[in-house]
Amino acid sequence: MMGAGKTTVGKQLAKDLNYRFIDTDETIEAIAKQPITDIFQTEGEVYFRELETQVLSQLSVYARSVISTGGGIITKQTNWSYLRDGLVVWLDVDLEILKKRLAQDQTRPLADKLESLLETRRSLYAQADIVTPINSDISPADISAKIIETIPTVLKSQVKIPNN
Ligand SMILES: Nc1ncnc2c1ncn2[C@@H]1O[C@H](COP(=O)(O)OP(=O)(O)O)[C@@H](O)[C@H]1O
Ligand SMILES: O=C(O)C1=C[C@@H](OP(=O)(O)O)[C@@H](O)[C@H](O)C1
Ligand SMILES: [Mg+2]
Repeated sequence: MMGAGKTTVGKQLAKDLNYRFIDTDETIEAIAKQPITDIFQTEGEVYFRELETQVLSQLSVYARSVISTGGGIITKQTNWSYLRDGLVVWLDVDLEILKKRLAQDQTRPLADKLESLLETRRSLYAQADIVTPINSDISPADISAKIIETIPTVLKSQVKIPNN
């Protein structure tokens, strides 16, 4: 969800894994040569979502990368086929923490609908491979360590060994 720390934790995780870091929103802003807020204002959300899918489709082919996305990327079914090229991590941050973090933020056009968006998106986020609940102050470094600790367990559970 927006404000969950995808960009912040993603950078830390990439550093810890010695992987490349890419943020879809930053890539979109570079291509469109304007901030996300301006894209929403001048072209609208539908245009932003098209750019987002295009960017994700191109980035999903990279190996050894941590890709932070925008919080709405899970709303399009097509995007899941690209997301599934990697391991999907959900930073499941409590609503109250999100509200606090985004209270003064002017850069997220949909932040005023935080609560209802989270409600409708929760079941989609829950389809992630790794769920990291965050309900108190925990540093990006500790969140990254938690994710790295969980990765092998997820990979093992995906290997199906026949019974005989
Ligand atoms: N683990 C954390 N602890 C405290 N503040 C955080 C943490 N992760 C992110 N933040 C802060 O929350 C805000 C949103 O973080 P950001 O990484 O931009 O989230 P997202 O990319 O998911 O929208 C930023 O001000 C960031 O500094
Ligand atoms: O949740 C969303 O729909 C959005 C989240 C934003 O990214 P962050 O999740 O990094 O804030 C950005 O993609 C855009 O404002 C839309
Ligand atoms: Mg972000």
